[in-house]
Amino acid sequence: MNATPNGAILSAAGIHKRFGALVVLEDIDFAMGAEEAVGIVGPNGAGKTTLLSVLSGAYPPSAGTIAFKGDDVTALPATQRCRLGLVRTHQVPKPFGGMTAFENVFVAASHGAGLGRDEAYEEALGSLKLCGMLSVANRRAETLGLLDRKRLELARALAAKPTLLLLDEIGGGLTDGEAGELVETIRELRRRGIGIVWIEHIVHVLLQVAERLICMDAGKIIADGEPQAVMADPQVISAYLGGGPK
Ligand SMILES: Nc1ncnc2c1ncn2[C@@H]1O[C@H](COP(=O)(O)OP(=O)(O)OP(=O)(O)O)[C@@H](O)[C@H]1O
Repeated sequence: MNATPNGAILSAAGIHKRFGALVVLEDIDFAMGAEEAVGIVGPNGAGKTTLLSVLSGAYPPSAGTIAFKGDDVTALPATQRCRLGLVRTHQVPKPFGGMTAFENVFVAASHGAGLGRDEAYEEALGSLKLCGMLSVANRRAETLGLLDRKRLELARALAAKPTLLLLDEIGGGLTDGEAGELVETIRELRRRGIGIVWIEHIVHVLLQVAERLICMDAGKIIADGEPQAVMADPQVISAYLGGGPK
């Protein structure tokens, strides 16, 4: 199947992903518009991170196609998808140790976005500022606390100049207040026209940004639509919240 529905910035069709005998994604069809904010929820092991990895190019799908901005990117590695503007963050932040926060973000701007030195410098500063990190810009990444490591993960992704940002549990492990700060930053990205796909277990945080919600269970999309309707769906209650009406 081809994956380029009209008007979609990102689309995936017939996606399967297996690790050996384990089927992790099964016949996923997904498409989104350029400025949408889509949340993804689902129980542990549902396949959410694997879907993000397949969309971003970290893993090839076992079957199916992925299109970004109208082009088939199924065979492109993550670095090339990143240059096209399809950028992800990781659930566990992966900064380069031995480098400062600024240096980490600068590398993302120069290598992720392919910017020249002066432009990368400006982009890195702008991303750190947007993420509230100027005061720790010269700290080594490995000395940062969890909130700053999450901010750094976001700043690195921003410096790669995304048109579509895939966020994997950027709020995980944070207090409500800390997650609230990240929500404000992500809302600013929305105002700048960046599309968002956000996997998050903290649903009330996610719903401050997501206008559309997808619930996955056992490698499949079991609900997709207006967030309140999805959260009230009996299948979602059963799968994600562990019980309720069948
Ligand atoms: N590289 C891999 N090799 C083998 N199995 C994997 C690999 N990555 C993920 N899996 C398995 O795929 C399934 C889905 O994992 P995935 O991380 O995508 O789920 P998830 O919905 O993101 O879960 P969580 O909410 O806990 O992060 C799990 O059973 C996991 O053990």
